[in-house]
This record gives sequence, C-alpha cells and structure tokens, in this order.
Amino acid sequence: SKAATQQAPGRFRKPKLAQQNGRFAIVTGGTRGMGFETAKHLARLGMHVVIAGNEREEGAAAIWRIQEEDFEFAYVDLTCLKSVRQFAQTFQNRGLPLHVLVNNAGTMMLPERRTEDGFEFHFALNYLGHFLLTNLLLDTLKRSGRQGRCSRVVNMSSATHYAGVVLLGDCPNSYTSLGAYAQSKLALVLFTYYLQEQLAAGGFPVTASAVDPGMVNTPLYDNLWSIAQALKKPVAKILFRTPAQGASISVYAAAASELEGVGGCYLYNGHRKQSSDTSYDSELQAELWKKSCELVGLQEA
Ligand SMILES: NC(=O)c1ccc[n+]([C@@H]2O[C@H](COP(=O)([O-])OP(=O)(O)OC[C@H]3O[C@@H](n4cnc5c(N)ncnc54)[C@H](O)[C@@H]3O)[C@@H](O)[C@H]2O)c1
Repeated sequence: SKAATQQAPGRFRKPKLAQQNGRFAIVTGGTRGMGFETAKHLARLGMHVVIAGNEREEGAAAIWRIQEEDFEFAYVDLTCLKSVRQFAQTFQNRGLPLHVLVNNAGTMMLPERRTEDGFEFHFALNYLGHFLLTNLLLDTLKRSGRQGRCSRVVNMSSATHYAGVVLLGDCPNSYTSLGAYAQSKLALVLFTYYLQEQLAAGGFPVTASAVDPGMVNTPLYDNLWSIAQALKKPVAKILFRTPAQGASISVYAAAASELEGVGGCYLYNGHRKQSSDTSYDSELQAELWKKSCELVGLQEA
C-alpha cells in the first residue's frame, strides 16, 4: 500500500523501467555513493554510462568494480567552471548523443569556504557547476531526444531544500553549513522547474525533474561533527537507506516508462511530491536563472 511504501525506508514498488540499449548517460559524482549505484543500474539497463568526477582513483576503482558493463570515467571538477567547460567540450567533440544527464555530485556541511572562482562552495559544486554543465549539454540533449523518447535531466535535490533560502549565492554574515547546503538544493529545484518550463515552451524533446533520495548512508555525512558521527554509524545502519535504495529514485527519474514526456516533477519514494512553496516562485526562478547565467558567463537563451 502507499502508506507502507512511505513508512518503510527504501521500500519501493517496482516501477517499470524502459530498456536503454544504445542510449548514453552522464552521471556526475558517479564514482561512489548514490551516483555509482545510479550509474551501475543504468548500465544494467543497457546504457553507455560516463561517470564524471574529480577523483581519478575512485573513478578507476569504480570502473574496475563493474568491468563487464559499458562504463567509463571522465574527469570533471564541478567547483571549477573551466573544468566544466573542458569536460563538456571533450564530450561534444566525440559526437556522441546524450539521453540522460544525472546531476548527482554534491557535498554537505563544509565550513565556510570559497571555490577558486570565488563562489560559496556548496552553491558552486551542488548547483552552479551543474547549471553550467546542463546548459552546455542542452543542445546535445535536445538533438538526442525525440517525441515519445525524450532525453532526461535529473537533478539531485534533498529534503533540506524545504529549509532553503536562496540568497543568489551571496553568503550572509551568519554562515551556516546547513544553510549553505539547503540553499544549493533549493536552487537545484528552482532551476529544474524553470528549465522544464523553457523546454516545454520550445517543444523540445527533453524533460527535467528533481529527486529526493531520503536519508542515505554515504560518506556525505563525514563532515558532521564527531559525536554525531559516532552516533551515526550504528544508527545509520538501521535508519538510513543504502546507496542503492537511495539511487533508485534517480534511476526511476532517468528511466521509468511512466515518466515518459513528464517533467517538472519533484520525486520522492517513487512518487511525485510537492516541493517547497518557494521552489514554485516563478519570479525567483527567473531571477536565479538570470543571475546564474551572469555568474557562469552564459548568454541568456
Ligand atoms: N546521503 C544522503 O542522505 C543524501 C540525501 C539527500 C541528497 N543527497 C545528495 O545525493 C548526492 C550524492 O551524494 P551521496 O550521498 O551519494 O554522497 P557521496 O559523498 O558518496 O557522493 C558524492 C559524489 O560527488 C563527487 N564529487 C564531490 N566533489 C566533486 C567535485 N568537485 N567535482 C565532481 N564531483 C565531485 C564525489 O566524488 C562523489 O562521487 C549529493 O548531491 C547529495 O547532496 C544525499
């Protein structure tokens, strides 16, 4: 029943997933955690998967773990706009199609810090790098999709977005790491809805949705202070989902037959869910889009 699905962490009804033979995916942060599980599952559905990340050794290890699949690693540091541009250019030079882009890489709970480009770290990695990457790959996604078989953009958000306030990247005087994380995850939802609206208005065969995996036991929590961490270890085993369970929502968004042509969703536990009120603010969506274009140096479409 629906109630049971919602109560039991990680227990989903099994959606019908479309076979993906001959299709191409990029999963950012695919070297470990949920990104790795997402990439693995998509490869099992027949996709050629590029796992993109900034840790070469972890990338090599990930490839080694799934030798039999159609799998490759490519370097990108999402905190660095130049690196994002290089990654996109290298991919495009190969002339491959792109049917699924999973913007999964992320970090949480860092002390106040800026990237080399001068942006707040969570905002840059979780959101802005993905904003640029998606825009650079958008033409390829458009060309690769068709009506009845759209390309899909999947943005990894989080329940923390409900507490998010978008300050358009600026750090308030009172920095908190959770506030910074929440802002980045809200920005991803605002971005998702605005992108979907534009794609639909233009009649392009691409859809965009955001997903929320629940609480998942991954190294993401390594930055929590130590007592919480000590507690987390035994507690996490019981309460948190496994990376594979968490990843199932990304796989669902990327491949479920019932979501063909359907975008603008916030997906949680295998269902559509309301995201925060702020995330539906169309003026804020437009403002964030415009500001983001300025920050990454993109001409507004
Ligand atoms: N774990 C949870 O409970 C939870 C809940 C909600 C949302 N999320 C989100 O899920 C996503 C995946 O996280 P996870 O829990 O699997 O954690 P994780 O730490 O295992 O995975 C993060 C991935 O991002 C990659 N990454 C980090 N910095 C990067 C950079 N500069 N450039 C490119 N790649 C980089 C890492 O290499 C890794 O592959 C994140 O966006 C996270 O915010 C996680």
